[in-house]
Amino acid sequence: MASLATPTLKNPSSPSLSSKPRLPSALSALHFPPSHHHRRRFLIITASASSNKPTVLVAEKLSEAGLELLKQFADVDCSYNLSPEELCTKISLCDALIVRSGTKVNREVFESSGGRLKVVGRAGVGIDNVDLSAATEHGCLVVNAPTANTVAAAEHGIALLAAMARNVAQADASIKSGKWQRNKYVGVSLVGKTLAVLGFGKVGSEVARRAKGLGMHVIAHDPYAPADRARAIGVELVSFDEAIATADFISLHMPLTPATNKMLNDETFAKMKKGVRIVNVARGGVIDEEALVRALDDGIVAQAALDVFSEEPPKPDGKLVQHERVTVTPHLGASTVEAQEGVAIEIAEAVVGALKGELAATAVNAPMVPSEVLTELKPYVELAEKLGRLAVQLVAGGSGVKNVKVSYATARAPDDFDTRLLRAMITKGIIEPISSVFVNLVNADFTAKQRGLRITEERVLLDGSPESPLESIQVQIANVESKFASAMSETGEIRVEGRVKDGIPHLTKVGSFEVDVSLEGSIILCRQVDQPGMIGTVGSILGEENVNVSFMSVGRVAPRKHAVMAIGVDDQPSKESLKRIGEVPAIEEFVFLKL
Ligand SMILES: NC(=O)C1=CN([C@@H]2O[C@H](COP(=O)(O)OP(=O)(O)OC[C@H]3O[C@@H](n4cnc5c(N)ncnc54)[C@H](O)[C@@H]3O)[C@@H](O)[C@H]2O)C=CC1
Ligand SMILES: O=C(O)C(=O)COP(=O)(O)O
Repeated sequence: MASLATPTLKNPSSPSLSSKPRLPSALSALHFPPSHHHRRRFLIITASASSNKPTVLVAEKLSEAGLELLKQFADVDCSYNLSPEELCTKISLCDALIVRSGTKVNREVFESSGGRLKVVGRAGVGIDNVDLSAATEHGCLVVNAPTANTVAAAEHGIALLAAMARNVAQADASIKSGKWQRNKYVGVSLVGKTLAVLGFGKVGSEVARRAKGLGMHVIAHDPYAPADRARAIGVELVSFDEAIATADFISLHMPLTPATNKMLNDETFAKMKKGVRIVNVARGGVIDEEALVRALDDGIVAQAALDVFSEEPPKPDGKLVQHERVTVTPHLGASTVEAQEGVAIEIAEAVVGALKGELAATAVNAPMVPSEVLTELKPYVELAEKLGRLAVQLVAGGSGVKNVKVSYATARAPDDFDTRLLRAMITKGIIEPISSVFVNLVNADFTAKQRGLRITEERVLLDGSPESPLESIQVQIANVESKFASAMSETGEIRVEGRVKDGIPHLTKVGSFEVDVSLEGSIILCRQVDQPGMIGTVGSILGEENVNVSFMSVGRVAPRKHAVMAIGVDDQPSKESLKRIGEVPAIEEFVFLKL
């Protein structure tokens, strides 16, 4: 047995929007987002769609094009400038929430939603205003619109760079106050100067490209940026210290994270070239603003141009905003007609997709699974959930489930076999029948951890052609007793095993008994003394009650010894008929399991 390697995803592809794969209705929503490097897909399972239209709360200004898209599918409530209390009150009536940077989607919002909120759409890039941990814990998908405002933000960065260097804002204000100060506003040239781009992602690289066009020497620092991307634009990647020590201009383009918070501070300002000029269109929090005021006053920083602030709006009389050598704009980086239309459409498609269970936009808090992997895994995803559901129903008592072992028999190499989806579905199958928690791909691991449910996985490496991703899945629950003793394996765990046959999940093993029943409808498992007539006896009890038997199979240890009969039924038999089955003399034990 090979141990399970951390799955890696292969061959991300460009999904055609016309062929959006969907999961079976019980599982509902599928989402396949593009990333900025390549399009990938991921899946999230939401509750089955209700007959009513979902409600989408749009809490900040969104372009008409996006609203139109949303209105075709949902009831749209555009309520701008809500107070935090009003947002918390409204959210319990909403299935999705769309925000920009001005709304704090904190834990309280998720808690107030009462489980109804399924998607938060961020109509832009930065998701530092959304509490991702809280979203994940509540099984709420967060999507953003990562590409449509890139150029707008880069153009604003360049606009601020040039405006700062030539004192445009200050000179404008001066003329408007009746002055004509040509000597006061002598600027500095950009050509030949060194620009350090900190954060060489989408916006940073577009800024670098444009700055090179202005004749600047561009260097960049980004611990995660691929060197070939920098090389392709003719930008040298350097260390943080080298970047800040050599730059005449610094432009910030990293996300606000605990690692980038106050990255520019007294210590780092002290390492900069005297007279450096700083542009920030990323997030205010990456600069220690009080330290920046000190650096300006000490002459380390000659000028700064800021579009973003640690607190927005900043205090109007604050030292930084009022500083003569500081140019400010009110978070306008993404505010062009074109970018706003782009993000509105991008986020509307993502949110509608998420609510519908189709291809959607970028997931921020869910693993992404490439489309071809998803399509291939679809029947196994269903199998995984049903095995989890069966296994937990076999536990006497149910809630003491702590240790689950999953074995995947596959001929696929570990890097060609992603189990996150299957694990999430097994978790869903195990947890949902014994609790009121809603489990999906977003919160499966978190929910399992929170409940003390330990799921270990192993891969049983098979010889042969790896054409199908999986031969079988086995789910074992250890350290519990079973209400159906025959479900116990020789080693004392509850054990069920299944495989996919002709695209349909089948139960193929219970304890040490081989069975074969398709996992549709519900199942009755009976252990009996193997003798003729048993199928007929049980079948006629069910028939009398008009319960349709879809499948029957008998797995025995040896002829005329014990056998386990698995009966698939379309409808739930009455208590009376289950009692009659139990009273058939040859039946030693039986259990009814809902799928
Ligand atoms: N002012 C505005 O209206 C707008 C602001 N933004 C902000 O611009 C920033 C960049 O956005 P994108 O380029 O779209 O994101 P991105 O994700 O494409 O790029 C961010 C880059 O920062 C890098 N990075 C992460 N930690 C770093 C660190 N410690 N030091 C240096 N680099 C680091 C990442 O590796 C990545 O390459 C974000 O903060 C975003 O919120 C984006 C659009 C509009
Ligand atoms: O996309 C981003 O990260 C932005 O900062 C844009 O913010 P906005 O949508 O204009 O509030």
